[in-house]
Amino acid sequence: KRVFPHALIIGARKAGTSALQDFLTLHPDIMAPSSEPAWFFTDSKYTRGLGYYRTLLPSVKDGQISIEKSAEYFHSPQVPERVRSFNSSMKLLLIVRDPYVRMVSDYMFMKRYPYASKCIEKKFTFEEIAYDETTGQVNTVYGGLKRSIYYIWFKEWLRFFPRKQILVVDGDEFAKKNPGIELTVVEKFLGVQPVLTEEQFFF
Ligand SMILES: Nc1ncnc2c1ncn2[C@@H]1O[C@H](COP(=O)(O)OS(=O)(=O)O)[C@@H](OP(=O)(O)O)[C@H]1O
Repeated sequence: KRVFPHALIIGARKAGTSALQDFLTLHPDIMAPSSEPAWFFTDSKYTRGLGYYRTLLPSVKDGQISIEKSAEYFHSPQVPERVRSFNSSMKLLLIVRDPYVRMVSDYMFMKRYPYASKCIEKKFTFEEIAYDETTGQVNTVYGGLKRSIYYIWFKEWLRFFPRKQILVVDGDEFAKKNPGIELTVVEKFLGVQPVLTEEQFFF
């Protein structure tokens, strides 16, 4: 049967959300949508209702939970309140990464993204967008940079969820070390059996 998610990977975009989901779905009790992220709580799909949301989610067997990853959720101001009104007990996973490295990844993604032909990244180099050459300061209105200022978005989530309901994963450590170290913490947070332990990975 299709069930609503027990937890959401809310972002941050380009911080390793896909890797986190891919590793978590190695767990026999964790299911996630197999293709594109559902993105349900953003504006484009929200008005289609919960019945539609359910169709985006995977089928689970007894004892399994489902998770959903939409890396845009973290940076979308309308999403925290929507998630809380849907399920105030929702567990939230946030992976973050060195903000500068994340921003470069975000820039490169947009530069190559075929469906945003008019985006600023297509026209300008990273340096031209990221720095204001008259002042020599960083360009804080650039969306790619704002998405790396994690506290802007995190404080919005904290208006709607207690801190203990949000697990923050250090994406740099996650990429550098045996993934089992962080995954064991995530399993505990999700309340599933410890399966993805350090011994399960060749590292
Ligand atoms: N552990 C691990 N394994 C694999 N990849 C990792 C990992 N940690 C971070 N990354 C880097 O994360 C970048 C993609 O992030 P996301 O999956 O969040 O992207 S997306 O927002 O869903 O499009 C992408 O970054 P760039 O290669 O710099 O673009 C991945 O390389």
